[in-house]
Amino acid sequence: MGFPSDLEIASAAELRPPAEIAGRLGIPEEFLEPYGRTVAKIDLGILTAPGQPQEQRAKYVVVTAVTPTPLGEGKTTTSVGLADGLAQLGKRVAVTLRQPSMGPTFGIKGGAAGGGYSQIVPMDRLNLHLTGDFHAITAAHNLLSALLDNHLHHGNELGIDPRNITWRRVLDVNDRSLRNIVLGLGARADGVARQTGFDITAASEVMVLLSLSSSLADLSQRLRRIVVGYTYAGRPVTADDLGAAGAMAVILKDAINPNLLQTLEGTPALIHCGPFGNIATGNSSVVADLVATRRADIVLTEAGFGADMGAERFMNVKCRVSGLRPDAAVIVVTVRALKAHSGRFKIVAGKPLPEELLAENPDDVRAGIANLRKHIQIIEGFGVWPVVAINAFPQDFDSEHQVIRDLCAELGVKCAVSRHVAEGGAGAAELAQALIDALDHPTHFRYTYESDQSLVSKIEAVATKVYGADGVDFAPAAASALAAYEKLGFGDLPVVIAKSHLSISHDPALKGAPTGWRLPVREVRAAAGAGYVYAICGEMRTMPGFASHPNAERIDLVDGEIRGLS
Ligand SMILES: Nc1ncnc2c1ncn2[C@@H]1O[C@H](COP(=O)(O)OP(=O)(O)O)[C@@H](O)[C@H]1O
Ligand SMILES: O=COP(=O)(O)O
Ligand SMILES: [Mg+2]
Repeated sequence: MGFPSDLEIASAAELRPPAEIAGRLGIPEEFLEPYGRTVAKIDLGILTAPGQPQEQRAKYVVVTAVTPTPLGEGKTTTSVGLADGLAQLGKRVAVTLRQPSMGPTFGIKGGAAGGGYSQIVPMDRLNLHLTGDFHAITAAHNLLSALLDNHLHHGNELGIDPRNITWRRVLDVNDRSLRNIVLGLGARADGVARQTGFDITAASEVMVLLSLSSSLADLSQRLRRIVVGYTYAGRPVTADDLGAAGAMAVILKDAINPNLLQTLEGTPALIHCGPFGNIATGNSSVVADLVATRRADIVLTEAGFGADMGAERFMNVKCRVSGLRPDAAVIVVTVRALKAHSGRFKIVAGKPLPEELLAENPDDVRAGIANLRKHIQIIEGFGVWPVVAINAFPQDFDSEHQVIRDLCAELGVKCAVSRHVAEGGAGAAELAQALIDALDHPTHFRYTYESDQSLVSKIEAVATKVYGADGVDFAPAAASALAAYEKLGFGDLPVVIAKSHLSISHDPALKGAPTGWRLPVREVRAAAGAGYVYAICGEMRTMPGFASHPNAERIDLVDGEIRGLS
């Protein structure tokens, strides 16, 4: 009998009651709202209640990775396994992660509960509805969409230019057919006809806004600031102008409370929000980290995709909002990713790995190691200590791991092989100790740019200092939009660069550590509610599509039991 499936391992797990898990972080039961027998929400009142800790006490660690293959290199699994490894060393640990989108769950990549003996449980609830937060975000987002079109239908008093509406609709599914739609067809009573479309819920500004909100009051203020489009005179139209923000806040009132789950070994896991890491910030919520860092010794939080993506947003956007400062960054690397960065192999999700990639070949690892070196530089650029985690796969060879260890030794960076998927927390013992050692070092955290810099200079700073680009080429429409945003008072906002996550550059074909290139910005948009301006580079999908045979075809309910969920 082979290695059990993730679902088999998760289904066999004995889960502990939420009150026991909360107790491991000193969270009183009075702040828990049970959602079933194994999940609870943590009441946000805990952040301000008398007698509850108000300051960061934990060492704060972001888990990032090298530039991934389409399969993902193991940040979620490593976050979970490392948390369990630290707990086994006697540390009071919490791991904070995003809630998975049902898009990838029914798509190709599958769920995001981790894998093997490093999983968040209950994994089925995690990968499906959890406590309904995604549904609430979808409802709030689409209420605003409906109120916007209702305003147009009833005479458009605000003078909204129907050709300059930036707000779309969302749904938590991969449905390419919804990318471009025409609504308002039919009779006069059926609304005003115009073209728009759907994004996936993980790409909703409401998702990011919720993840960056630090209180209900902050949430309400951010909702009011959402810009849905512009008038014929070019003035931004907000959710407040449409009177939508209050009702949206009511829909989201419970969703702002973080969800308490657990790892297979009973380590507390705060799961909250789920913005994608390419077109959005790719990090879990600020409030979950505020709760966790006031109670744990060490908090691990995952940032999506590679360090140029989720970790950059974590440092420059999320930390700027939370006021928390990271002490270390775990950079997850795999042999398969570095071999892919040699440029010799193409890895396709849903297809078997190329046979030659599975053969022992340290030279192929060496040929792609520049990508790891660059990600170490990216993390050091924030004044944060890197720790390299070699996420060991069954097909790896020691000689290939040695190539990675040699680079880390050359750079004076701590490195450990971790076998947490196969062995759970015990498999992460070497990595846990390496992180504990790294946390003894003082850090000198710094942003890539300051808030008072211009939007252009912020984008140029990320492109050149983080990505290593020679410069940025702004399309005329992007340049004029940035000038307009400065005039509209958005100039002090941080920036997010929406680009391919499959390369440090914007071009997914450029592997390793690309040099001699410039970042082309074709469009910019203002997420004024969430509080950032984003630059779109290259083709960005905000509504993914299914592959020809997605996971959904292999997921079933047999005698009341779920099958095929991974
Ligand atoms: N060491 C490993 N051995 C086997 N499968 C792994 C290992 N690490 C990760 N995986 C699998 O690879 C996929 C991506 O892992 P995940 O942790 O979600 O990556 P990321 O968070 O970086 O996208 C998941 O299906 C996971 O179960
Ligand atoms: O947003 C992306 O997250 P992962 O890197 O965990 O897939
Ligand atoms: Mg992940």
